[in-house]
Amino acid sequence: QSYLGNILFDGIELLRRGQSQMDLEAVDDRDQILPEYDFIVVGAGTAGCALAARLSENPDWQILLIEAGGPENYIMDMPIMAHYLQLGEMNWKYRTQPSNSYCLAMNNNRCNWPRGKVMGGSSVLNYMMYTRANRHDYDRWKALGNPGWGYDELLPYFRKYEGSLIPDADSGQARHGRKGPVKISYSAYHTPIATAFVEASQQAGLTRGDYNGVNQLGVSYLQANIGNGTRCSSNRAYLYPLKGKRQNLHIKKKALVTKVLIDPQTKATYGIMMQADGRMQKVLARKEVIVSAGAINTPQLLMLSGVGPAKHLREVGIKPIADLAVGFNLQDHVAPALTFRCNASTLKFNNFLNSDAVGSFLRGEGPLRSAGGVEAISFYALDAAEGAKGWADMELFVAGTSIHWNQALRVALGIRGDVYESVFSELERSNANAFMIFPMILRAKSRGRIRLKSRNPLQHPLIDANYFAHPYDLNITVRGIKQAISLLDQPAFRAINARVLEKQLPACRRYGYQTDAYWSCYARHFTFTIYHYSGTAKMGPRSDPSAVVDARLRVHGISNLRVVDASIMPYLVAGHPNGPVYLIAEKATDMIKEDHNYT
Ligand SMILES: Cc1cc2nc3c(=O)[nH]c(=O)nc-3n(C[C@H](O)[C@H](O)[C@H](O)COP(=O)(O)OP(=O)(O)OC[C@H]3O[C@@H](n4cnc5c(N)ncnc54)[C@H](O)[C@@H]3O)c2cc1C
Repeated sequence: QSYLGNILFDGIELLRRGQSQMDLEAVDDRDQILPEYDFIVVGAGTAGCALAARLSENPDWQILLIEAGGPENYIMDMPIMAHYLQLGEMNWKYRTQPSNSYCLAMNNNRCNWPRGKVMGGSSVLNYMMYTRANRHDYDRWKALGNPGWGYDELLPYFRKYEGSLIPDADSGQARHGRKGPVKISYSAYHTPIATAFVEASQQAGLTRGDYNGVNQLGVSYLQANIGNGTRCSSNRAYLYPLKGKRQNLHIKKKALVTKVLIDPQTKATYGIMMQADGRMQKVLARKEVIVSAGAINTPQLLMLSGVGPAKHLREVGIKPIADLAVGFNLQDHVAPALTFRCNASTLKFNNFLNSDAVGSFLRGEGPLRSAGGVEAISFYALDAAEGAKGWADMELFVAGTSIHWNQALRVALGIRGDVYESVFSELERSNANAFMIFPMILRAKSRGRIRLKSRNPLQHPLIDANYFAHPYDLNITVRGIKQAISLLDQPAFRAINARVLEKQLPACRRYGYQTDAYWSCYARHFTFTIYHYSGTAKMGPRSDPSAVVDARLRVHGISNLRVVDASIMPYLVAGHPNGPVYLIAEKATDMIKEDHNYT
């Protein structure tokens, strides 16, 4: 077959597969929205798709799932596409407020905070890194006065959603679920960097194992939400299989919920307002409204509806119905990525968006199957006391590529032109091989806040990330950076001549290269979010003034209203939260079914 023939063949095959995937996407029930449903779920993200699928298992309940974004497609689900998606309309494109102490290398000292605006929500934009996090994370939630949330009680819910294809997963008490909808597998593609990272970590004393099993500490190739070489989003996992099978589940896309309707006297929730098809529409809820709009939009929507800090609501002209700490307790994970030169070949994004790569993708191979370039991961307890508990406080993960090979990543991160020029341009000019290690703080102590800018639902809320406000956060980040660099002493990294990029950040040069002060300055500049915003509608008992929802995820003081998404986490878990959000949705569904006598 000629080269041209191959291109045509692959192009046709890609279109055919894309079309067959589109056929799985749920239809938009725009013409048959009823005036009233039993449950209205706001937001078809990680949590919302899972909830809608599980609640509609009861054929007697009518469910409406409302999503601000449009359909997911096959190109979005090529694992390598992760950062390109941030440039499109399927991203809400939030930005943090300008700061003098973090995000300093970014345009206007503001970090980009992407969020999925598409069926599947942020599970379509994410890097598919799958972690359960640590048992102590959940035991701590429970100890705060949240019965039912201890790790041992939650294990059945992990197994319920997991469709793990990891061959060497832990088989003991913490074993993976094998039959659930959310696929988990090792990536089918690795660069030599991944192998060097895993080996160097072992040479430095880490054990190789299943970080989603009994022992979180150790190193492993990445477990990713990928099934059959394709991103397994919440939409694909939970809704694709239901297409045409659930008459009681209606889905409304491209519809923005602007308000949850709550009677100010009785404090009972009775419906929502949404902007769709060019007009405002009211839909009523017989039983409950469930807000699953994610940790930025959920607090925004609650506040627009009169649920939030009374003083702040009055400032923007909203009459408070319940005075609750909505928008506080904002948490995230940051990781100031380090760039390393090396002699081994790395992922060159600019080179592989071509027909050869597409062809190998279609055959189940090649770099387009890589989880956005992320390849392997390790967990450390840098504090000895945490080590004794086996509770990680630092994660390193490696991407077998560098920013200079991937202009989309530079744009997605919002790195300033002059900073890029001084640090990365020489790499670009010399076509150098380079990779990145991200030292990710796992249990930050700083807390940010989401506030309304105005009562206009179309205006983005204000995001104060407040990174590094607590000295612990910068301190452990610097220790993580040094931990990553120490791996270079190991034979596996020596063999590929891995070395720290010698170009310094001009603004930090005065601190002396590779001193603690230099790395602190570096972290304040390259403050890369790992996109784990959470905690803004905290779960906790009524006696806790910072709690917004109770342990059954009902909003305090308001009836028929729940929050089910990453917002409810009292403490962000020590890992990547997408899996834990499925867990929250699965547990929430069971509680809702129980509360309405359907078991
Ligand atoms: C770029 C990126 C990379 C990430 N990488 C990873 C990773 O590798 N591993 C990991 O575990 N986690 C990762 N995460 C985090 C993870 O994806 C999120 O924690 C998780 O998806 C949150 O789920 P959620 O249900 O709380 O919110 P979302 O999934 O964000 O869902 C919220 C949904 O609600 C919709 N919505 C919001 N407001 C409204 C409204 N008013 N009306 C109608 N619809 C509305 C949104 O459009 C969206 O679809 C990443 C996130 C991002 C953005």
